[in-house]
Amino acid sequence: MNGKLCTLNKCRALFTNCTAVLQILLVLLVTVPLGRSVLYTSSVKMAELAAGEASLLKAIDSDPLLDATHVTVGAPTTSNTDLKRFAKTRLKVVGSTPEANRADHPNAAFLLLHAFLHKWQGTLQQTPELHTVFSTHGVALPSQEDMEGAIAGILRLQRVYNISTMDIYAGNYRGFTGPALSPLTAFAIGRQAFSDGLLTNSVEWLQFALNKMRSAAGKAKQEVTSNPEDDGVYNKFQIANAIGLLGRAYAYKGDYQKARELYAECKALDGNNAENAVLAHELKTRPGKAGVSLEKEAIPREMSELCSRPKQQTVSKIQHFNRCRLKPSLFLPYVRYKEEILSLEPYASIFHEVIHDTEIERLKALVKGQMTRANVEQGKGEGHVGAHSYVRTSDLGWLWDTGHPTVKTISRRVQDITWLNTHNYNAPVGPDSAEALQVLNYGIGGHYNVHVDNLQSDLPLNLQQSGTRIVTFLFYLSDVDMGGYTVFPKAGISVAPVKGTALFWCNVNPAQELQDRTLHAGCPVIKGHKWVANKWIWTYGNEYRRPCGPYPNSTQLDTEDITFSRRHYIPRDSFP
Ligand SMILES: O=C(O)CCC(=O)C(=O)O
Ligand SMILES: [Fe+2]
Repeated sequence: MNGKLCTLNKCRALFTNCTAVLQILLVLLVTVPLGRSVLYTSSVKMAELAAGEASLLKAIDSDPLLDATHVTVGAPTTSNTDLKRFAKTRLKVVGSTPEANRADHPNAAFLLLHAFLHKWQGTLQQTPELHTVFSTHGVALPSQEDMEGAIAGILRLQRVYNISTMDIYAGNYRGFTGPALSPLTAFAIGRQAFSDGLLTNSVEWLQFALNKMRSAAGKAKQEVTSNPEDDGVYNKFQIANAIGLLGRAYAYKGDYQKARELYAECKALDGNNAENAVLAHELKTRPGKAGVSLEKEAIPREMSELCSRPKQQTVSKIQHFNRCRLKPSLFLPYVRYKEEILSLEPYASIFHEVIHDTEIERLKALVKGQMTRANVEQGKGEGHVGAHSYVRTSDLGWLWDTGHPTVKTISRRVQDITWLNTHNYNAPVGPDSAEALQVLNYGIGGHYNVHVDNLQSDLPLNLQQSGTRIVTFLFYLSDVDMGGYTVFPKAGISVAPVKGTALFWCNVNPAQELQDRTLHAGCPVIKGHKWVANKWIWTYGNEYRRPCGPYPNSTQLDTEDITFSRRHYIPRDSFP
């Protein structure tokens, strides 16, 4: 035991000589073809898109008859020549970003999607066979929704981590550098920020795009930029569009003086501008009446603080219960699990080294073919702003105990660690004690908004009589280079993912009262691939395993004392 707070490193040192508890399982690789779905919600799918594009471009560039791409286009034709020219230009752009960052860096991922929706579009229309080539290479083509999701991700990163517009434009995310954006992509971000009700961000991005376009206007492309993504020269209609929309953003913010000035400026440049026509109407109807802004709320300060903490700082203030302990296994004598206690109310702790790399690879392989987008709520805001509200941006899949021995082993290990029942048979009727393992991979700026895990409604049949999710056991299946912490704003907890560890917390106290301090979130990922797996354990079958404590305000540790003294009486037949 250690009476002080144990940082991860200290804990590791403390536990170095402890009993090993991990089981190494044989890996049987199963390859499943990639399903078609929205791509921005998964970093893995984005990486596949980048790799697929690069190899296809190389094939087109190197082979005159495009044999390597299996496109039977016969002898060189005009469209073939166009295709090769396109491939050459695009390869220059692709080659300017290091391979590892091609889809990982938020700007690179966004520009990749942008290229598919704007630059590839004409080429794909001219050579429709390319669609088949992409799909035979297992690469799904992105959609407009991907673009919107990627922009929402960039804006989220900007807001949560307080990154300036200039830094994001230049590709600098708190020191993680990548490709710069172009004035037109900056305009696209400003436009979406406007329709998402992020008016302050919208004004900043539109003004930024406008300045860049203005300084480029009238110059030759080579003088303007060395950025291969940059389209170079902007005509007065594009500039007028930015001015008109900027005017509208000011009008929604309630700054009519500024909005009127921009209206006049836009009118002088392009008398028929559509944005300006809307602005004229809005100046009459006054959508953001003086002092009443339709601006979406800022990210709470504590959320930004928790998401940006140094990796080792898990709690706001060190207290007496912040210590490491070796928790005995339920099933095996002498086996101990390395636990770092973060909080008593709600009870929250980190378990170290509870899942092996080979098991992690196995879970990822098992879930690969069935990953689908996690539920996303498309909220409707007031007026026409607030069109997108991305509560959770990730892909997920479910693994049942009955589906594979590794999954069952993991489920059994959770039982061994938590001393709670984790039955899950996916039976059509009758209660279960736990859900299947939910495996998640996050995408561009991927996050999960603040929420609590307790479920009360819309339950599947097998859980309808199971009570509630009493505890959450969250495995980290990857490290995350930057961002992606799990944070509890009310409890002041911030946990950086470390591959092989798990975060455990109790959604209800031993008296079965919901703990609103379990409100938590997954911070947006800046760099790296974030993989996690949730095991949610229910009331059913655990009534005696997690009894009420001796006092009204008994903690998890009090009930563990009771359970531990009765450990021999806990039935072992929960796994047939
Ligand atoms: O990814 C995380 O850090 C949190 C995930 C989570 O809270 C959930 O899936 O319910
Ligand atoms: Fe959660």
